[in-house]
Amino acid sequence: MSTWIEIGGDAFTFSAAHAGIHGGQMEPLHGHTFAVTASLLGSRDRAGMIVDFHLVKRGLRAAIEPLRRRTLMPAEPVAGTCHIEDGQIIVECGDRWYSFPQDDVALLPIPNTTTEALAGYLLGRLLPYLKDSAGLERVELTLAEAADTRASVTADHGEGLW
Ligand SMILES: Nc1nc2c(c(=O)[nH]1)N=C([C@H](O)[C@H](O)COP(=O)(O)OP(=O)(O)OP(=O)(O)O)CN2
Repeated sequence: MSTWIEIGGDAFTFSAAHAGIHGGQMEPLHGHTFAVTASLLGSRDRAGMIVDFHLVKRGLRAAIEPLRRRTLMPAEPVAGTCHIEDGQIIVECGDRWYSFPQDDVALLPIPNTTTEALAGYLLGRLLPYLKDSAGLERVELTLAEAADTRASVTADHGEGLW
């Protein structure tokens, strides 16, 4: 028998700005209210739990907090450049460039702020919280960018990710 638990959704949203890079061109800066959901598959322990909801909530909150009300930018963009100069983050790509106060930006170790790449980044931040969860077999993180667009990434126990 498999058991899933799901944590997140409307209670785990954050607003952030981004400008994706598509075909070598950066799109106009715009914002989303992203929603994050984690689904965990595994076997129940003697107390009837896969993983305590509280632990998953703590991991999700820690993952999303640095992104809340920030502009999300790739540290090493797939096209163009990103560098820090006099406390500003300067991003240029295609026919656009932006300069942001450094504190307003979450500079991320992903090549592009697609929903898929952001979901993978958030899953990587969540997994360390789950490393002592013995019965856990699979973790899936879904990031919704809008009502009609979302991306999911999974990590399996055999991959040694937690
Ligand atoms: N596979 C992906 N494709 C696209 C992504 C993405 O993250 N992964 N992102 C974008 C854009 O950044 C944009 O934020 C989303 O585009 P879209 O869903 O088309 O939203 P719009 O509001 O621009 O369009 P509507 O058709 O009005 O909904 C593009 N592709």
